[in-house]
Amino acid sequence: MIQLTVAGDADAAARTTAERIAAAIAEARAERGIAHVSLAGGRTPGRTYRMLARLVTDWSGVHLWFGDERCVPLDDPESNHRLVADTLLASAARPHPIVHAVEGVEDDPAGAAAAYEALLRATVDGDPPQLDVALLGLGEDGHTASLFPNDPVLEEQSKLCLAVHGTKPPFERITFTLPMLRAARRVIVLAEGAGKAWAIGQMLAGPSERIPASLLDGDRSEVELIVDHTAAPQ
Ligand SMILES: O=C1O[C@H](COP(=O)(O)O)[C@@H](O)[C@H](O)[C@H]1O
Repeated sequence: MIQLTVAGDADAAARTTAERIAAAIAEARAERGIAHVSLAGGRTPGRTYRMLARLVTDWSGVHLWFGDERCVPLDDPESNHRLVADTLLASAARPHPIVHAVEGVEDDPAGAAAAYEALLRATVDGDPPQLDVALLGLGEDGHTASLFPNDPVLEEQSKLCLAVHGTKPPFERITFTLPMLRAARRVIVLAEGAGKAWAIGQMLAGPSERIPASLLDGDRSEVELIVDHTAAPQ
C-alpha cells in the first residue's frame, strides 16, 4: 500500500523525509549494527540531504547507495553522486558514511550496472539484497529512479541494476530495477511542486506501467509518498 503524507510546504516535506531516513538508519543500526540507504538524484532531494546531514551525527556503519545514476563523470553537475557530495557529504559529520558510487558509469554503463549489482549482492544481506530505506523521486511523467514509462525494463524479474536509455536528459543511465526496490524494508518517494500533482494522482490510482512509481509496492516494503501541499492531489 502507498501511504500519502502531505506536508505544509517544500521545507516541511524535506524535513519529514530527512527525519524518516534518520529514524530508519537509527533503527537498522540498533537492530543489525549497519544501515543500507539508497538515495535519489534530480532537483528535489538536495534540501533533504542538507537536513539529514544535520540530523545524523554518527555515520558509522551507514552505507549509501544510488537508486539511479546518470552516465556522466561522478563530479559532473548532472551526476547524482555530485548532488550527494555537494549537499549531504559537504556538511556530514566525520567519519563520513561509506558511499558506493557507480564507478565507470560514463564509460561502460552495462558493465558499471553489472559491477554495482555484484557489489550490492556482496555487501547487503538478503536475496534480493534488502536495503533499510530507499529514497526515490518522482518525475512529472511518473518515472522514478531511472525507470521510465512503459520501458521493457519494468518487466525485469532477476537483474537488480541495469543500464537504460531514458526519455529525460542525460539519456544514458543506470537504475535499480523493481525487484531491487521492492525488496527494501521501506521506500520513500519525495515529490514537490504543482507540476508533480498529475503523476502523484496517477501513482495513487493503482499500478500501471505508464506510471513506474505506481509499481513500487512490494511484499516486504512500506511505500510512503511525501509531498508538499502544492503537489497534493485535490
Ligand atoms: O532524473 C531523475 O529524475 C528523478 C526526479 O527528479 P526531479 O528533478 O524531478 O526531482 C530523480 O528521482 C532521479 O533520481 C533522477 O536521476
